[in-house]
Amino acid sequence: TRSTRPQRMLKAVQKNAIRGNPESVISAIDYFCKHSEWAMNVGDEKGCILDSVVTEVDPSTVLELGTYCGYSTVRIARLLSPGTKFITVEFNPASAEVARKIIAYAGLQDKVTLVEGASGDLIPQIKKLYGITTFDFIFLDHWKDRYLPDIKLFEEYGLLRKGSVLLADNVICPGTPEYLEYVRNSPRYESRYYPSHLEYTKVEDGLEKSLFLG
Ligand SMILES: O=C(NCCO)c1cc(-c2ccc(F)cc2)cc(O)c1O
Ligand SMILES: [Mg+2]
Repeated sequence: TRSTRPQRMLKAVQKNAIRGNPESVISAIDYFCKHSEWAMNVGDEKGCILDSVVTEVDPSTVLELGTYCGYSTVRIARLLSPGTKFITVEFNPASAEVARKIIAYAGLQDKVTLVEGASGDLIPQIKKLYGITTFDFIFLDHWKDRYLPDIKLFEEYGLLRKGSVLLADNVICPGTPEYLEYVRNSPRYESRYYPSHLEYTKVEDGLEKSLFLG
């Protein structure tokens, strides 16, 4: 049967990247998406902004919602200090399977815990299952209509601390209007918009960084 786009992306990584070299995995995926098939990775332009925020925060605990094929997982994991706890959540089992292989190809499998399931089901259990009290850095890149309900779950289950940083992808395209309205108007967050473009295109998009004030 016909392969899927994530499977074809994995093949491109195995063919063009160097095992154990995260930079080459990132480059191979970006090349595949620019020259073969567009895919919804955060991409190189927004990826550089993601890199700078992760480096600035230097988190000890990280949560990513929306692993997809593991591109941003590799971008984040390659920058983390040893001993950092990094959980990434993916709803789609086929994507999760490809992500595990791409993360492993980059040699970062020991730095990441990939959890298959719905973010809304998992968030209430994170403390119990993973012994994490609060997250220093959260990357939201999953279903756009889940950003708002999930940030409310973070608050409800005490997963944020004064200084926690949330970075949200796609706040313009496809768009997350209710989430943006919430973080920009809530007195509990200090938000800033980083203008960019939809991955591998000239379409306007950007990242919203929100600092939890406690
Ligand atoms: O749905 C998304 N992510 C959750 C599932 O993994 C997603 C979609 C798009 C996108 C798609 C179709 C289009 F026409 C424009 C944008 C882009 C992204 O960066 C995304 O993260
Ligand atoms: Mg995205």
